[in-house]
This record gives sequence, structure tokens and C-alpha cells, in this order.
Amino acid sequence: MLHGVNLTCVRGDRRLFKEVNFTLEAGGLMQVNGPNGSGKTSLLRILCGLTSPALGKITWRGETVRALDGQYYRDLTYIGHLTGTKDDLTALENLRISSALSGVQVTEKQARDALAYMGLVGRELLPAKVLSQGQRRRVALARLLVCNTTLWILDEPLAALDVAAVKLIQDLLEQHLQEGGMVVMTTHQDIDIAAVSTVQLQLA
Ligand SMILES: Nc1ncnc2c1ncn2[C@@H]1O[C@H](COP(=O)(O)OP(=O)(O)OP(=O)(O)O)[C@@H](O)[C@H]1O
Repeated sequence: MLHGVNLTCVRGDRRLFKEVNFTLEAGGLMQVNGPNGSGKTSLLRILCGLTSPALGKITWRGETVRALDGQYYRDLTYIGHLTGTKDDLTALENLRISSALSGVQVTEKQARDALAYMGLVGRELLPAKVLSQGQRRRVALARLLVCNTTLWILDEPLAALDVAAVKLIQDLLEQHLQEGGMVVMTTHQDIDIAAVSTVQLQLA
């Protein structure tokens, strides 16, 4: 269970949100909503431990994230708003290296299979800089297929994706939730994802 308790976020001289509380259970989807600049990315970064909240805490499986040391990070996969793909690396290298950096060794076959699932057959050996924005996002999201983690934190995963890819990702998220995984995500698009429970978190 992921639990946010009285989370308050200050960036620069502005308080973006205060006293945000939520509980996310196995199979649960939390959609973080709000206008541009309301603090959605900031909240996701707090949940990943990349930024500290001004106040409040996060617990994972009953323990504060800080006390858990590395275990929390082994349980989560974060894919940020910027895809993070490296221009000079191929799609295959991007996937294998980003996975290795998060502690997962992925064979070439596993990486090729994941890229194929994401509709990137024939693009595996192209440097990321020649891929379209949507294809770059598909490369980044391919990590979900190989990461084997419970908690997925996704910042605008559907941005730049075409209709077919949006469907692919929605199906992937549904499957993850059906298997007891958890998803926290932002999106400016309407989505239709079946989950055991859905939390809509609205930032002002
Ligand atoms: N390090 C920082 N220092 C000062 N202000 C910051 C910092 N990081 C973010 N901000 C500001 O905090 C606000 C919230 O940013 P954030 O990216 O969390 O919003 P968001 O809800 O994700 O927006 P969007 O929908 O446009 O992606 C913005 O006004 C942003 O400029």
C-alpha cells in the first residue's frame, strides 16, 4: 500500500499544494489531475523521492519511505515527462541501459521483444535522435515491459502517442493493475482504465 500523508510542496516562493492525502492499494490507479503548473510533476517527483516535501510523509507497505532505504526504489519504476532517451544511443541501447541503471539486466532478446510490443520493429538500431517524439516515448515506455516492479509512476505517459499506442499503453496498465500492480499517473487526456480502485487526486 502506498500512503501519502499531509503532503505539502513548496517550489521557489510558492506553495503548490498542502495537506494532500491518499491511499493506493494493490490493483489501484491514482490519476493526478490539475491545470498546468498546479504541481502534478512535483508530486510525482516527491513520490519517487527525487524531491522532498516541505511537510508530510510517504509510506510504502506500512513503513516510511526514508526508513526503507533501497527497497522502495527496487519496487518502483518512474518514467518522467521528458522521455530521458539519449540521442546518440539506439532504441535498443536506450532500453537496455535505462533498465540496467534501474537495476534490471535485460537481454537483447527481451529488449527486442519489448520494442516489438511497442510497435518499433525495424527501429531498434536507429539512434533515438532520428525517432519521432511518439517513438521516443514508446522506447521509454518499453521499460514497463521489462522492469518487473509493483509501483509505476508515470508523468504524462500518453503525451505524443497516437491512438493505437494510447490503446496499447492503456491495455498494459490494465494488465498490470489486474495482476495487483499500482499506477500513479498524470495525463491531460481522457482515459478509460479498469482498476480494482481508482483515486482521482485533484490539485488546484
Ligand atoms: N525548482 C523549482 N524552483 C522554482 N519553481 C519550480 C521548481 N520546479 C517547479 N517549479 C514551479 O512549480 C510549479 C509546478 O510545476 P510542476 O511541473 O509540478 O507542474 P505541473 O502541474 O506538472 O504542470 P504541467 O501540467 O504544465 O506539466 C510551476 O510553476 C513551476 O515553474
